[in-house]
Amino acid sequence: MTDTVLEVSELSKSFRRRPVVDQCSFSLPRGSITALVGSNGAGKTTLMSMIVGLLHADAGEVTVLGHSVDDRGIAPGLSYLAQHKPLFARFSIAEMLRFGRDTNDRWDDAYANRIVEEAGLDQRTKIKRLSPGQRTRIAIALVLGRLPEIVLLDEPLADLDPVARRAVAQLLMSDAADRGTTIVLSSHVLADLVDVADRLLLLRSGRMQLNGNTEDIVNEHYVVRGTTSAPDGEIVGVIGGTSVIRGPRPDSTVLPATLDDVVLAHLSGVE
Ligand SMILES: Nc1ncnc2c1ncn2[C@@H]1O[C@H](COP(=O)(O)OP(=O)(O)OP(=O)(O)O)[C@@H](O)[C@H]1O
Repeated sequence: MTDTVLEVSELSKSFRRRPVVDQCSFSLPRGSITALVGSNGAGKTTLMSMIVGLLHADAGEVTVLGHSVDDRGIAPGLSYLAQHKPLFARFSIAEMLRFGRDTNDRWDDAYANRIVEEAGLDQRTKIKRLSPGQRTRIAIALVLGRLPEIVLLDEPLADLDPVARRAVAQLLMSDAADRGTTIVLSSHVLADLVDVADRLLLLRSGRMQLNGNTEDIVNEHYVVRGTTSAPDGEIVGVIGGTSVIRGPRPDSTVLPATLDDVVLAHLSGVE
């Protein structure tokens, strides 16, 4: 039986009567890594904020580790890293890690220190002297040092150079594989997450367009040149004169889709 650790049901939120998250539902199994993808303004941060209990939903329900989430703060067992990566600028890295140790009941000092060391950072350096990418590494050390069961990271890889991005991706994948941590990472760029995630949630204008295992999602689509017809399925988007169709691939002469095709098509839609 699948061990579901996060369940989101019909979650909705409007700002000034404009739906920003619209009846979103999904559930995540323990140990999975999910890419939450959507264009700028699609509702990713709003969705995450409701899941972690920092924003009150207009409707719907979130269940984290079997407990219903309300707006009284972050559920035990869940760690959240906001897009602006909150750290104390005047602290040194060592002081920041000590703060993590002193303010969390569950804390693995050796693990947090190892993450910082692997980033090649001197613990005496002040946070304000770090580059955005280096701050990300410290913020991730603080998040994983708490040994959470579920981690939500809002655009964690955006500031990282390719080498650092790979290192952080490896770190997250090891954490999920070794500790069974369930991880959700948001990005507006699929390429950032494609090698890391085994599941995909795609938000478009607040609606959940795709939800599932990446391999299954890819296999549910195929591509054909032109835009005229979709014999077995529905055209979900057209990219550079090629239609991406959701439906069973008619035969082996028809090209399979890539994950890139599928995401781009769903994000651009059919005019
Ligand atoms: N507190 C708020 N009041 C009014 N509108 C808001 C508020 N928070 C978010 N919005 C609007 O809701 C929409 C979704 O914002 P959100 O930050 O969730 O998107 P996002 O997918 O995380 O975008 P990005 O990739 O740019 O971070 C945007 O149009 C934004 O302007």
